[in-house]
This record gives sequence, structure tokens and C-alpha cells, in this order.
Amino acid sequence: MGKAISKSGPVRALGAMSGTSLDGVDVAVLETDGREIFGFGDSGYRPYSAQDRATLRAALGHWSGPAVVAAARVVERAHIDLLQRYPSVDVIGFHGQTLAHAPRLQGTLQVGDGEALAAALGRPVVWDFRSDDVAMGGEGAPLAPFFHHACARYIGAEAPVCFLNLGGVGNLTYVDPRYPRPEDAGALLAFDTGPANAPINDFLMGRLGLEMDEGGRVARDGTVEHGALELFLAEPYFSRLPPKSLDRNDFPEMIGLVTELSDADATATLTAMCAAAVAQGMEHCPEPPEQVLVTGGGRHNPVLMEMLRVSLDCPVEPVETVGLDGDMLEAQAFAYLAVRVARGMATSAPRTTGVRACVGGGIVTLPDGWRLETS
Ligand SMILES: Nc1ncnc2c1ncn2[C@@H]1O[C@H](COP(=O)(O)OP(=O)(O)OP(=O)(O)O)[C@@H](O)[C@H]1O
Ligand SMILES: CC(=O)N[C@H]1[C@@H]2OC[C@@H](O2)[C@@H](O)[C@@H]1O[C@H](C)C(=O)O
Repeated sequence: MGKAISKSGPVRALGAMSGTSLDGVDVAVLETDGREIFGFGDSGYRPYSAQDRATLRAALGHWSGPAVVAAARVVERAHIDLLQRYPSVDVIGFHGQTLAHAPRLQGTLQVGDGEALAAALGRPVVWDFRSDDVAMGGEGAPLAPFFHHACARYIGAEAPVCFLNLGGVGNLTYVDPRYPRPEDAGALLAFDTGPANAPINDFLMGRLGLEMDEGGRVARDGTVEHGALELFLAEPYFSRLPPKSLDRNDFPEMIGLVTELSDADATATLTAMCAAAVAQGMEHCPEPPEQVLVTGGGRHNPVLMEMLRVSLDCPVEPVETVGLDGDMLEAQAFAYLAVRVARGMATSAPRTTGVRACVGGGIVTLPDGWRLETS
């Protein structure tokens, strides 16, 4: 008979995410039946070495070739190293590293081979979460919204709330928890807001050799250059109706808008661009949310948080205020989605990715001796 992924009841899932900031791999355990969250477990982080980051960076925007193969090996090695420290989970949700994302043109590419992980770890691995959605006319992103719906219900929200992820790219999920299922029309609206931390990091690396604007220390002494901000907001992306998604480097001219400015003014202006893109995106919400719950590394930047508070008409708080872990929400999302895929449930909907109908995307790879329970 061998071992099986059970078809019902809560299981222990381990999610793994390597985000657009290229800093490292986050993993987190979640107990779920694919609908409800029953509990949160251990989490962990493994940074990429400087050499690994350079390998990943060299492959960004490529769809194939030696740079992509090298990046895939880096991603697999880092994940196996970290995931093997969690031997007793029922299923692993492996996002991989996005190298390129152009859903209406070439598609979407997340590297790291789930089969290699399943073989090395001896656990079922769910992976390639985005391709089916793209094949069905969707953006393939964002995918966290179904999990955000479960989070809203877990925290007992009774009125609409927004989850705002500020990673390399920003994404927003409007959740109406009065709809009991994420598939319900009206339960969700989601989209990428715009570039978030990636341009700040890239600018500061080029100018000052810094990985990030830690604590907003550079931006806080700067003045926002409103001309540059307005030019940025004139990008057609911001007036497009959602759902919509972005690749990490979709606004290559953005840094060019601030290169004439001082370090502080340029960083303040890039930070304001992130906040203004969010404010513009919020206009698409069907109702004003009760609050915006911020997750991802950007919530650690007080200058960015203050700009959001000034420009949005509702409370803006880190997700920690409702008892969630903003460093781990994406890893937990892929744990949640893995269970849904393994159980044949949808992971995206027309209002989260623009897909034609609800779809459950992902490949399930079972190691030798494992099977999917069928009844
Ligand atoms: N203390 C801090 N002060 C300022 N910025 C910070 C701080 N901590 C993290 N950040 C920013 O957050 C980024 C990391 O965010 P996060 O880990 O959410 O990104 P990611 O998951 O890789 O991206 P994505 O969600 O787009 O896939 C860092 O690169 C940095 O720009
Ligand atoms: C193609 C891709 O990897 N997109 C990421 C990226 O990082 C943030 C934003 O852009 C979001 O759309 C998505 O990640 C999150 C986890 C998501 O799918 O919900």
C-alpha cells in the first residue's frame, strides 16, 4: 500500500518560497485541510550566498539556457538543504524561484525541479503552481489570495480587509470574509500593485553598495521629487483594471527617473513610488476595507509605512497586529496551496488572476512508495 497523502482532514504541510528579492528561502509549516487554517508550525530561513545571488540575478529575464540551468541548481540545493530539517511533514509546497514572468507572451518560469526535491527528501512535492493558470488565460499571479481568504477567516474578520505584500514586487488582496469560500465571486480581488522593494534595493546597491534601505534610514532624510513620481504614475499599468501581474524588472526606466537626485531624495522618491502605486491600486477595491494588513519585508520600513498611512483612508498595520507572521505568510501560502492541489481544489479564480474559471494549478510528484488517497 505504501504511504499516502490523505484526502480529508488536516495535514501538516511545509511551504517554501524564494521571492523576487533574491535574498533566500523561507519555509513554514501549516496545519490545514485546504480550507481552514488549524495552526501554524515551525518556520525557517536560509539566505543565498553572495555567489548564489549573483547566479540567480544573472538568470533573471531568461527563459532557457545555461544561466537558467545554473539558477535551478542553486534553488534546488538551497531548498533541499533547508527542507530536510523538516522530515515529518505530509506534503511540501515548493514555489521555486521566478526568473521570468510574461503571462500573455512566453508564460511564467519558476525554476527548481520538484521531482529532484521529492527524490532527495522522500516527501510528496507540489510545484509548478502557476503554469495551469496561465494556460487557462490567467496571469499566473498573485496566488496567495486564496490563503489570504483563509487568514481573514482565521483572524475572525467580519468585514472586508486587504492584505498587502511588500516584497520585491507589491501585491494586494481584497478579501470579503462574508463569502465563505475563496471561489465565491465577490470573495476576493487581487493584483500586483507595482514595484515595491526591488527598485529601492537595486538603486542602493548601485549607488551605495547597500542591500536595502534598512529601517528607511536613507529615505527618511530625503524629499520626494514629485515630477518623477508623476511620470512614474503615468505608466499605463496603473490605470489598467485588475487582475494584473508584474515581473520583477517590468519598469526598467524607473531608476532612470531618479538618477539625477541625491541618494536620500532618490530613495525617498522610489519609496513614494511604491506607496503611490498601492494607493492607486486601492481605488479598485469594491468597498473601503476595514484595514490594510501589511506583510513582506516592506513592513519593516517605517518611511514606507508612514507614506502608506498618509495616502490610504484606512488603518495600515503589519499583519503581526492580528497575530500573523509577516515574514512567513508567503511560505505558509504555498503550504496551503499544496494541500489544495493535492486534494483537487482550486487555487485561483477569475478575480485573483483573471483566469477563465477557477483552476487548481500544480504538479504533484510522489516519491517511490507514496500514493494519493483516492477515496
Ligand atoms: N528592516 C528593513 N528595513 C527596510 N526594508 C526592509 C527591511 N527588511 C526587509 N526589507 C525589504 O524587504 C525586502 C524583502 O522582502 P520579502 O522577503 O518580503 O521579499 P520577497 O518575498 O523576496 O519578494 P516577493 O514577495 O516579491 O516575492 C528586502 O529586500 C528589503 O528591501
Ligand atoms: C510571478 C511571480 O512569482 N510573482 C510573485 C511576485 O512577488 C510578489 C508578486 O510578484 C506576486 O504576484 C507573486 O508572488 C506571490 C507569492 C503570489 O503569487 O501571491
